[in-house]
Amino acid sequence: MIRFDNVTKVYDRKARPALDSVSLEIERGEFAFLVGASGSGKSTFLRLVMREERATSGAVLVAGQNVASLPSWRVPRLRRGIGVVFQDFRLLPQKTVFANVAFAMQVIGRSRAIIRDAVPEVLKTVGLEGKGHRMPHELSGGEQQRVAIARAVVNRPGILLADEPTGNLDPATSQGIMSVLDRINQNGTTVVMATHDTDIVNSMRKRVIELVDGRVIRDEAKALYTSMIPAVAPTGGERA
Ligand SMILES: Nc1ncnc2c1ncn2[C@@H]1O[C@H](COP(=O)(O)OP(=O)(O)OP(=O)(O)O)[C@@H](O)[C@H]1O
Repeated sequence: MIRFDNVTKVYDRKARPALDSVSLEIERGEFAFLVGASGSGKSTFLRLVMREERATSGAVLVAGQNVASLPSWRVPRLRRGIGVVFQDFRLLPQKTVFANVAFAMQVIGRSRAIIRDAVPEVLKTVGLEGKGHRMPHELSGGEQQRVAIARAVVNRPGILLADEPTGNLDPATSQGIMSVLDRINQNGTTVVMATHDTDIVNSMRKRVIELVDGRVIRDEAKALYTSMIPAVAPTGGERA
């Protein structure tokens, strides 16, 4: 579903690459965490998948297409297959919950009848049944994030990218958001989530891809935030 072949991203030629020779594959239907310190390259990884940035070298394949070489007129079609959720929700403050979610369908030309059916259904999936008439400021942070998730998945994308979706939420609310993401994943959507949240990662036991300075230093199934496998002491070479 998502494949990185030797991907390097350089923003600034004087600095180290934001991503450095990353190769990995995330299968359809998987749930993967991207973990690592601030600046390790997590957001860059997500931005390359949705073609918000282009790789400097290497290939980024999404559903079999190399998105790095996709002409710009094809980017909207790529994005239609990818839902995105951010730490800061990014709702339209003057629109109701219903209208925020409906907007994602209007922009791709869905009919009113389809929108009328799909929005309440997706609000139910994220646990916001009956709250379509509320304004964003009348919701808690956790509820606002649920609206953002509903908006991201209402067009049934194959992939959901989440960049620190629990970063502004308390631990109990964060767990609620994780059950929503888990449910969406169980319905077949591939989920890739960047996070610093140790407790969340430890409670989910999903695949963990760990980045340090733009390099993948660990890629482990059903893993914890911190690896249980003892690190091998460097025996010389570049770190000596
Ligand atoms: N638009 C940009 N221009 C220049 N450098 C950038 C840009 N975006 C990111 N970088 C640099 O690339 C590196 C990786 O950043 P990135 O945002 O991918 O990290 P991150 O792991 O998502 O961090 P955080 O957890 O703080 O969001 C950092 O050194 C950052 O300063």
